[in-house]
Amino acid sequence: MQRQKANPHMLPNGFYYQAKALSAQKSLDLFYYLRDSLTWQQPKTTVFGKTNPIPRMQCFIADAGVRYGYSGSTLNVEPWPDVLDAMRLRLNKQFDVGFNALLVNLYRDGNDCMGWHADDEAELGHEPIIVSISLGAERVFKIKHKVTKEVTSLTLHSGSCLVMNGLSQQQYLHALPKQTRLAHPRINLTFRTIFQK
Ligand SMILES: O=C(O)CCC(=O)C(=O)O
Ligand SMILES: [Fe+2]
Repeated sequence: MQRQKANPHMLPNGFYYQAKALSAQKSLDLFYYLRDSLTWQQPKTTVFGKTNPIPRMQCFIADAGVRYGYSGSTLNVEPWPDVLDAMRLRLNKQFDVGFNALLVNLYRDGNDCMGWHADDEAELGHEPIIVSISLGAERVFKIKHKVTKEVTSLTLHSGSCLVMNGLSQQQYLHALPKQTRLAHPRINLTFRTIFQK
């Protein structure tokens, strides 16, 4: 498998990275506020017949009436806290979209992770735009081409914004691997538009 260290300005098709979307102080303040005020859950998933809690905590925030297959029946839908609603409205203007949902992940330390996947559920539409904001510990984010298997690594900094749009979900998988020596926590916000069936 080929490996490549990414230039954040030259990412695979449909991935765009901005290191300093939020100031360091704002990112840290928001990290602690969300860590302490959101209702965190740890849903279980079944893979190859084995049921285990996912290796991270989650909170799913959405407009009234929005349902998301990904979260199944295991994740409650929480209302928007003011600070995240304000951020969503700013992003809606900036990207000319209508985000109606936000999946928040809390990685308590480097043992928490997310495996290879694409956010390609039917409810997200054909070429979804997902805006991903990182707060707290730096983590490595990996992008793998589905056909060539080429892997690109990118460090996601606190206060950064990663945009995934276009063919990013059709052509690539992405993951947040374990970094077992890392003791610090990270929160990731992924703003999404969910189309109801
Ligand atoms: O934590 C991250 O940066 C990745 C999150 C992600 O891929 C997702 O929520 O679908
Ligand atoms: Fe994802």
